[in-house]
Amino acid sequence: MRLAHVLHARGCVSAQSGITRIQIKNLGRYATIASYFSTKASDSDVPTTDTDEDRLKQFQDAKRKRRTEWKRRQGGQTFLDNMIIHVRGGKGGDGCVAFHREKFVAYGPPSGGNGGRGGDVYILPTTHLTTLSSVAARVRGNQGGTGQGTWQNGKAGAPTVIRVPVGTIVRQLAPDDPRRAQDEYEAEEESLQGLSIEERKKKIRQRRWVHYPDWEDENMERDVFKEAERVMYRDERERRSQRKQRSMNLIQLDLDKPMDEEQDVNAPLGLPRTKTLGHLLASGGSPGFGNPHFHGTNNRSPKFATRGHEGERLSFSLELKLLADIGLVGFPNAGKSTLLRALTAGRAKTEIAGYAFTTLNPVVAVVRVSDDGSFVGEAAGMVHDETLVEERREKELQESGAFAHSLTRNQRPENEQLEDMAASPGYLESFRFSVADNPGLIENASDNVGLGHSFLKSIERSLALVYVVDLSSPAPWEELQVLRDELEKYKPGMSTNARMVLANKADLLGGDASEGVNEEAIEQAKEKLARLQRFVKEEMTVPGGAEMDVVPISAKYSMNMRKVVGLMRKYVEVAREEAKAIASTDAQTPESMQDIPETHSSAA
Ligand SMILES: Nc1nc2c(ncn2[C@@H]2O[C@H](COP(=O)(O)OP(=O)(O)OP(=O)(O)O)[C@@H](O)[C@H]2O)c(=O)[nH]1
Ligand SMILES: [Mg+2]
Repeated sequence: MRLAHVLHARGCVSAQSGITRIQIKNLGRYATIASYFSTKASDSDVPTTDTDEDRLKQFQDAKRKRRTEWKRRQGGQTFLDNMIIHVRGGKGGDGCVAFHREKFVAYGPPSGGNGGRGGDVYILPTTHLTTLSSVAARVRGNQGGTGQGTWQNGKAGAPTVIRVPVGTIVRQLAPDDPRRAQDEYEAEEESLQGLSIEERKKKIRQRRWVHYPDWEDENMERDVFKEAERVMYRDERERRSQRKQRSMNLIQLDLDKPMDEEQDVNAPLGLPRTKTLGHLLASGGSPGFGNPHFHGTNNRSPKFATRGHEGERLSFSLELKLLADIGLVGFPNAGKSTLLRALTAGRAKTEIAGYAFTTLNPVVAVVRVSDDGSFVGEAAGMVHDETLVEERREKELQESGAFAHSLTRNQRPENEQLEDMAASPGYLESFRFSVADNPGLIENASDNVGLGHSFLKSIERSLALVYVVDLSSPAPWEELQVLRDELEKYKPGMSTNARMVLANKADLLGGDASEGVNEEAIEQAKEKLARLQRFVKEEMTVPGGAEMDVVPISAKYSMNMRKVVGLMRKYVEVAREEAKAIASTDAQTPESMQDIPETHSSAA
């Protein structure tokens, strides 16, 4: 209402013949919001039957669709799981040339402050991120502040923290790697190319020294300056050789645990400071000296100071290992996300909705299985509905006070608690594996149609793949063929990893249960499933691949899930054994014969 009033007041919205018209230029992304509120504004003019809830749903749906559209426009660019970043430490602040001024003191002492240190750059693994898409390709530390008169030193540059998802592997690029950017010395050398020796000297001096106004030429002539320059030059050489030593030990980090990012309780008011900055990647440059640094018995009034030094410049490759034992592959809307929630008692944080490309990024969740084949979330009658519907249902329950007097697990009588524990698979858990829910894959995804197929990289290393098709669609077998071809286009041989076909939404077949048993519909459903099985047997068996199981399921109503979990467990166990066997034969092979695995794969 309020937004609509504002729009009215600005002449943006005008009610004409009961229809609210929006006349805002460049409305862009706010169009949906405006139209949502403008509908509200027209409530008094046009009686509608829509409830607030419905309108909210429409609004949220529109918001999601916009997000999908954005992702689609990126052409798969935002599923980054490996990238190169160039990092620079901040430049040190310059020193200052100043002299103290005071009443009745004719010649005050030198009083220029030193510069501030350049800011360091750190890398911090955090659980808040799941892709590398928010990591900038070039990161530059903050520059240190310049020194000021009356001995005021410059402020140190604040540290810069690069946040990456947990599971990122960081490797510094070796000096001979062509993907590496120039370091600070190479960059300087390049800028001096083609100059005569005199010009080079002049340029280097300009870069290293600050002079008192109009004193540059005079300084050059003085012995004290020449001596100071010699000392500085020696220091610089020392620093360079130390840098070279350091570049022999390349930085390698496996960030597989999140680091605490607690707030420092003693941080000054309004200044949130984190205790952990992470791992140091590039240190900032050292600061320049103010003119008091050069004060001595033979130089009572130094009229020069030094500039701050460049920070370290290093390049790193970042690789995100999103390892899942099982990867789900299917068309949009096949029910992959619903299946993942059904397998994990709704713990997997993945969205479900009845339109294509609801899932935008791969989501990994863990399935916990007990010895008798039961798993977390197996409770009979569990329904996994669309996210919005579930949210609404929960809200209604909350508002009705259904949870108001319910006891917590610890408040319940002891015998009930025991039952609870027995029912909870954590108690009997004997095996666990991870499953990745992926965005929908469609025909020509390799040409960046839909969300592209670059997200497949994250499950490239998964032990087994499982196709999910919609059995209620007219020809689920055609979907299968497309899926297999797309996998092959992405990486030849990848489809041999597929182990099973899940024919989802089986509940939609066999006729309406409320109208009694419909023999004909049941026969049709059986025939459809048999045809799918025949197709898989005849067409989908690929050389080198195992024969695939076909299992009819209903993810929404958690039907036939135990069989699915049992089969998945079998695939994972076999694949883990194979991986172990390969690892042990590798260990026995002489080192020189070993094929060193290429961990960095270039972007598809
Ligand atoms: N009747 C029925 N509907 C289902 C079943 N599984 C999923 N659905 C519905 O199918 C729609 C799509 O489900 P999702 O789980 O979002 O499908 P998805 O494969 O993850 O889709 P994308 O994320 O777009 O690739 C939703 O409306 C679900 O409620 C099922 O077993 N039976
Ligand atoms: Mg999904």
